[in-house]
Amino acid sequence: MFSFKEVRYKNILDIKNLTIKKHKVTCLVGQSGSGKTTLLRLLNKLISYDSGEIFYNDQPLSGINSLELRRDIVMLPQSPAIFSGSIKDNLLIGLKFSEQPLPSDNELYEVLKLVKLHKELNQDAEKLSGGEKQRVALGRVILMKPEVLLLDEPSSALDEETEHMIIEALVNYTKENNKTLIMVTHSKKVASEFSDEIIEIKEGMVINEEGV
Ligand SMILES: Nc1ncnc2c1ncn2[C@@H]1O[C@H](COP(=O)(O)OP(=O)(O)OP(=O)(O)O)[C@@H](O)[C@H]1O
Repeated sequence: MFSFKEVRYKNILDIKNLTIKKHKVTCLVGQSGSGKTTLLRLLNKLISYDSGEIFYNDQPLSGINSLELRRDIVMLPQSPAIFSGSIKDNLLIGLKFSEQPLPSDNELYEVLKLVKLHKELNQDAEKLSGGEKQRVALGRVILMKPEVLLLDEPSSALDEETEHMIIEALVNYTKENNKTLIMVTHSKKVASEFSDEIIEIKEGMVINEEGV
């Protein structure tokens, strides 16, 4: 699905050769500052590499329109934005510019169930806790039905038990819907439990690639 050829970004990443497979769960692991988030940001063109090429389904990323690409490849950042308004408003905001039909309230409640948030749609989103806000943002991304979901340490504001439940739900969602999940995590335990592939990054270089 993605293949990297001699990709360099500033003095932060230097990736000679890397493949990320379609319909798999891939975890990016490595120490803080090693370049994991930067790698995710390259994949949906939030930033552009200085040299080399990344191919997405055999097409060079440099030739794909960023907005079109981001209909396919959606990223949930470490600290996603929550806007003033209800949980429902916040769930639907990602679909605003898409041509997809708006989901019914029942579908929205299904998504809330998936992200383990047991709240009413009309509740004020700004009054939620940090972890609950993160789950709303995750629901927003799932509703966009991306081919590729990029998650940057989705669990940072969550306790361990909730983290486990959510990652498990996301992995199941990915498998059942034939999607691709690429997830940054600090936790080797999370990586070995949930991923099909683990990519380890150190000082901007891939030092290990393994199937689990
Ligand atoms: N826009 C930027 N300009 C300059 N340096 C940057 C930029 N973005 C990130 N960096 C630096 O690049 C390195 C890699 O950052 P990155 O956020 O990719 O690491 P990470 O592996 O995701 O870390 P963490 O696990 O702490 O989130 C860090 O040293 C960071 O300070």
